[in-house]
Amino acid sequence: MVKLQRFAESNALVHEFGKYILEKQDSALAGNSHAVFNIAISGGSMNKVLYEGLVNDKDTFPHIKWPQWRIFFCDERLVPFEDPLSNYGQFKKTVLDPLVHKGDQLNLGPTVYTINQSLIGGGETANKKIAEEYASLLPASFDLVLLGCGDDGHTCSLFPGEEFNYLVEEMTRKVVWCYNSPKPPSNRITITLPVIADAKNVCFLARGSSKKDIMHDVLIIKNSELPSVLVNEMIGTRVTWFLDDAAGALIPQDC
Ligand SMILES: O=C(O)[C@H](O)[C@@H](O)[C@H](O)[C@H](O)COP(=O)(O)O
Repeated sequence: MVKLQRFAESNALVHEFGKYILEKQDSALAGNSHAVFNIAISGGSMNKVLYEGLVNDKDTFPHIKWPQWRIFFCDERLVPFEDPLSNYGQFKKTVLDPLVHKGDQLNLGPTVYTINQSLIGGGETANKKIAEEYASLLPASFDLVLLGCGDDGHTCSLFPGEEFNYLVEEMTRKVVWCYNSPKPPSNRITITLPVIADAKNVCFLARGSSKKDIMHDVLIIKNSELPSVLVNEMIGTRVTWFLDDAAGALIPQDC
């Protein structure tokens, strides 16, 4: 059974989301100054919430041990980092740069693992190599995986529908090339379900009324053709959903 965290107020959601991440950092680093916190993050609206909940939040910010963070991307679009579609590019702009330059000194930031940009545009062989190389960088397991959920029920770049079965059915490789994403750009890489299943904690973030129908399908109907539902089914007790009232409008309060 997944855990639901629901919020009427956006600031409260962002603050509690930051606190949740901090709690997972603290358990990963507990009592060991050499330990690292391995976290995988998603793209889209997640970056803004990470900035607000971790960098711009005066309660959480002082407790985040950034130099001990190892940040990976749940999925990445195969475009140069300066392209507005790049997940790393957006993360750098929205979270990393403001973090490093916050206050009157340069702060030490996290270690961030990107795809090999030099291979972008190299066709099928290069795209497969990007996925393979990225897989070789991943930790044995993540302390925390932060996921979004698309209006169609996708998570990472694991999309629902027969033509994308090769993505959700991958049980051996940790990262695969997605060559036909219905959401631009069509070429991406994504972590696979076994990587998510191995994570110590998984947290979804869904905000806004455009998510209300899919939240109903995922959390009430539990349509197992949806990749987000597959995550809930695989490791429900380790999964927390953060929802605002707009996204959770069709979910009964006692759920
Ligand atoms: O790179 C991507 O496309 C994302 O990682 C993707 O899986 C995202 O998390 C969902 O599409 C939800 O995005 P929003 O939160 O912006 O709706």
